[in-house]
Amino acid sequence: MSRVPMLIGNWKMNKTLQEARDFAQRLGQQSMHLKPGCEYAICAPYTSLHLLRVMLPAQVQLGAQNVYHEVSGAYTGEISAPMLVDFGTKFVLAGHSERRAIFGESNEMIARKVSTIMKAGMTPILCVGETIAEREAGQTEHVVKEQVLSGLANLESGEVETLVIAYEPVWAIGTGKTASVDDAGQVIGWIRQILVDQFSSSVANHVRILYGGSVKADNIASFVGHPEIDGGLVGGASLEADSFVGMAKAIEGGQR
Ligand SMILES: O=C(CO)COP(=O)(O)O
Repeated sequence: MSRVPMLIGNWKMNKTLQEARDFAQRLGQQSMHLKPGCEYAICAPYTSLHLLRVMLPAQVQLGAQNVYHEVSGAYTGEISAPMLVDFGTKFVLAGHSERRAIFGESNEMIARKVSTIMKAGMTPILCVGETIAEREAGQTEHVVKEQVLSGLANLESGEVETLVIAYEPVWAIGTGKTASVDDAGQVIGWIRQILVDQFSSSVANHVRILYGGSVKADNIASFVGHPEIDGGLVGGASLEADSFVGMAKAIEGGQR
């Protein structure tokens, strides 16, 4: 089956309201380049969600970078899934390597977030990936398998079908070093096989699996051109509207 490719920006902890407004205006001016053959989203800081909901071109959906698994209550500093739904948020990242490494999120916490996002009617983007030490020790397959299986532990197979997974090798994030297209395709192929074994081939064929790690306009087409890779989760290169549009054009122009 053919899966619709995705271009998802992750702004991380970047952009004041004015900067977010400038981005949205500039993207709006070029929105004719955001063709319907691809799904687009920006995962922004909470503080920019409302503005982006109003200002982003209609083709670009809204994403958040985190959520707490409880619905309400005494959890100072946290944001719940119903609050994100209020803003029209469609996607929420779960298990980004920065949340795992800097904020100590465990596979169990991430699994709770994934099911919370799904139950609220949004789409989780479950992020997985090995560190350089794990890769060099030959543990990539093992690490990624554990992250995928534990991240999905609370979902039914009908829910898994609609989910998005992002393979982001930690050593490729923000470093300018990408995985080779073949290496990324191989790991993503393993992830799809895990979904076949755990759920079914029909489920596995529906799940979009993205590559992330130093993706930009001049390399995204080669990733998306690989039959296993369904798009990009992009940090640095999603911060400028021109570069976001450059990636959209590259996907559109690529052979898929
Ligand atoms: O972490 C990433 C996206 O979630 C990737 O970041 P970069 O594209 O800046 O390497």
